[in-house]
Amino acid sequence: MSKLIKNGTVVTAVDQYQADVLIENGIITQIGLNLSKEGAEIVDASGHYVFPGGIDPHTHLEMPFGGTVTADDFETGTTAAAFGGTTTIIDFCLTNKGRPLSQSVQTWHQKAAGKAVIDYGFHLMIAEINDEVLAELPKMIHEEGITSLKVFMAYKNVFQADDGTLYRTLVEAKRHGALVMVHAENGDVIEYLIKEALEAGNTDPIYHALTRPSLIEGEATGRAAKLTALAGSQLYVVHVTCEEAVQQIAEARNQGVDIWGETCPQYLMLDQTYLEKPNFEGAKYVWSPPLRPQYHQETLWTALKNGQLQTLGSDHCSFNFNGQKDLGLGDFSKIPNGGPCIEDRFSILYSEGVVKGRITLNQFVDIVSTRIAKLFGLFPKKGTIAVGCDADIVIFNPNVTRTISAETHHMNVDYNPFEGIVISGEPVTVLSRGEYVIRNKQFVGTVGAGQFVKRDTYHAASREVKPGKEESVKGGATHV
Ligand SMILES: NC(=O)NCCC(=O)O
Ligand SMILES: [Zn+2]
Ligand SMILES: [Zn+2]
Repeated sequence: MSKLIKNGTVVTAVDQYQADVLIENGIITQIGLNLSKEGAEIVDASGHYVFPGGIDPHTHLEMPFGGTVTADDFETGTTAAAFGGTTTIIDFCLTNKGRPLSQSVQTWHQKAAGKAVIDYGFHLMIAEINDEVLAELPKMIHEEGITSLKVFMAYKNVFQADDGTLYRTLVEAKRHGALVMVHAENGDVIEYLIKEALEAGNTDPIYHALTRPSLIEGEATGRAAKLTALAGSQLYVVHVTCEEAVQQIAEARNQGVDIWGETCPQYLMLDQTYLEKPNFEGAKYVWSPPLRPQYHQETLWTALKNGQLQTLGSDHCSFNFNGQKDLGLGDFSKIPNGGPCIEDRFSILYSEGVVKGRITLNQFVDIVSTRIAKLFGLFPKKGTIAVGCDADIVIFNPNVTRTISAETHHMNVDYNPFEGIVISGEPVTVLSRGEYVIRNKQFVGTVGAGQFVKRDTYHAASREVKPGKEESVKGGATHV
């Protein structure tokens, strides 16, 4: 059935205006004043914003890590995402050395298919470059629609790749039009600092932060930027936490390097002191890179405001406090790294960013949706409100305040790192390709209705959005 969203304020990355939005067969077919359509269901959006659905470029659902598996799978994770105003996620497909990439991708499809309630894509981890990987990569990128490659510069002896692998990945990405993503920390130095701390008897969660100084996040970011320049390739730095990394990205962009940066709500809102909470509660706040001293938060907000950082990912990687985080009791290095954020990413950015005057409403849409769609080959099918786009839409009430709590969240995890924080605004109704997923704050979606999205290559979709270049609408993804 067609739907007509009436009397809302449509907000995109560039516009804000009163209009009705007509949806037919899952696609936006008309936008204008006083629209009518016989037989269409009227969806009243008076007093509400009509935003494009959020796109979360960084999730880890049902992912084995740290001797356990993340608490949210594709059903609970995407349901929580939808409650929070996100209509597409891009999850990280892990790979193993010696295993064909196609098998790893198959594993990830099996985790997601029949479970996701919103659309999803995958990034592909690159653990090694050899003849088999080189032979498989073109198919992954051009046929499977997995157009972003992830290299870890940390987690030694687990995920970490060496600089040669990063460089060769950058070269291949340039050749095939993929976007390389890096976790930028110096894993070799961190391993040494952890060993030193444990030998000195320093086992509490705070030592997780103290053994991963911001200086070496900056160092790794700068190294990755320089390798990108050398390869003439393109790079997206995930979960940027600190001034040193922001400076490296800004410097590289000034020199014309095609480099982008993502931060996450936890780095904007929480600081290193959270790891000092008593009774091992600091373990709830163990992310890598770690939470930083508070002054870094202002740097990150300023970087979002002035465009040195461009996107917000959740890095949703949920572990229960009881039964998972406590694997690290007595040894901080065994605390599973990561936290739950898929549900709160969108509203935190609205409340802390727009309402507090740190970014504009248009910047909010850009950072939480549009820019991500452009960088990751989803635009213009997703990431904006325009005729011809998927009707992935959030009807958002800006006139309420609420308190974030594990008591009321929908993530499958026993704590919320933002517990007690009062925020303004709330997604009320969320549509995925024109179908209700959330209606008047109730879940009415269908488990398994989410579709895998084959994404455009970086070259096809984003050629026009490189630093210093004019932007234009290009490309678009396809569902399978
Ligand atoms: N960030 C984190 O601590 N956990 C998730 C894995 C990663 O993104 O590094
Ligand atoms: Zn990471
Ligand atoms: Zn992550």
